[in-house]
Amino acid sequence: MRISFIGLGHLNSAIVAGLLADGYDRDNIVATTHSAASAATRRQEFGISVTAEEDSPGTNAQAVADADIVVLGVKPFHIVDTAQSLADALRPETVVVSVAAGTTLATLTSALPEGQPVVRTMPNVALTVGKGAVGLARGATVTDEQVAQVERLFAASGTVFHLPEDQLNALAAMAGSGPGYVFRFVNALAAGGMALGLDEHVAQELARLTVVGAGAMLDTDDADPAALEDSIATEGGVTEAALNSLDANDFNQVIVQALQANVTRSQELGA
Ligand SMILES: NC(=O)C1=CN([C@@H]2O[C@H](COP(=O)(O)OP(=O)(O)OC[C@H]3O[C@@H](n4cnc5c(N)ncnc54)[C@H](OP(=O)(O)O)[C@@H]3O)[C@@H](O)[C@H]2O)C=CC1
Ligand SMILES: O=C(O)[C@@H]1CCC=N1
Repeated sequence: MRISFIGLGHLNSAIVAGLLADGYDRDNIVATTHSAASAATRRQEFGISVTAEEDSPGTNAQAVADADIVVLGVKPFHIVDTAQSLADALRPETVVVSVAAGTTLATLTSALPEGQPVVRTMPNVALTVGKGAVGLARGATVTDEQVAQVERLFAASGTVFHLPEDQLNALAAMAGSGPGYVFRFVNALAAGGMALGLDEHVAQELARLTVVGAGAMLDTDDADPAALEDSIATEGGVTEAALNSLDANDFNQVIVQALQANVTRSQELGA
């Protein structure tokens, strides 16, 4: 299965890293970037063929010509132009996969030749460490076998959820962006520790290790976050006092509002 990655930034790199860690043959992966500098960096990082549009205009079209799967990993505001620029080079059976936030199957389909198989996905960067969560919605003309091939691309390094397209923005709000919220939490925890007088390095290490440890405790199929929370919050103890403070500050509502802002932005990007 030959896979072409158009764009090799944070997200497509996470997919490539996951594939390579799973033993995927480097010779069956090619990628492109905009800049020569990025291409050189990624070539070095992954040991795959990476070419830059800046160096050789038309390299995107060359990269997709014999691909079985093309993964469009450019920013949402570039995706329609990019898809249109590839249209003449695509074989009719090549599956075009989008990872872009917001961009709908209808928009993608209309930018591509009639009948081109399309799959819209929403992965997250935890693919890099084999712990990705990926939403997948199929286009009208993609076959079951092609969907299974796309699923294998992500299943190498994550868990795939087949969802109706109208639920992908919600998945993006939770899981696509979710690692970003967790990293923000780690930074906030470290800042909190420093405010209590801890040295910066100690506070950052404590924050990082705390989230790594809690994440590992969740890393079983039957993990129960509510029970885990209870196991730490001793009645009348210090954790309970802190959680009550979060509740008093409407922590859950803060999260709901953040997810809603994320969905609203997806809708704007998709409009
Ligand atoms: N980052 C994330 O966690 C997630 C991102 N996504 C989606 O992934 C997509 C990419 O996001 P992200 O990886 O963060 O963005 P990046 O900016 O990191 O990557 C964009 C990539 O596109 C390349 N590019 C730009 N123009 C062209 C072109 N004309 N031809 C070939 N390559 C080009 C860039 O090259 P260069 O480096 O040279 O500029 C870069 O490699 C977005 O649509 C986003 O919605 C989805 C889920 C999670
Ligand atoms: O922030 C973004 O738009 C992308 C999509 C989900 C995560 N990063």
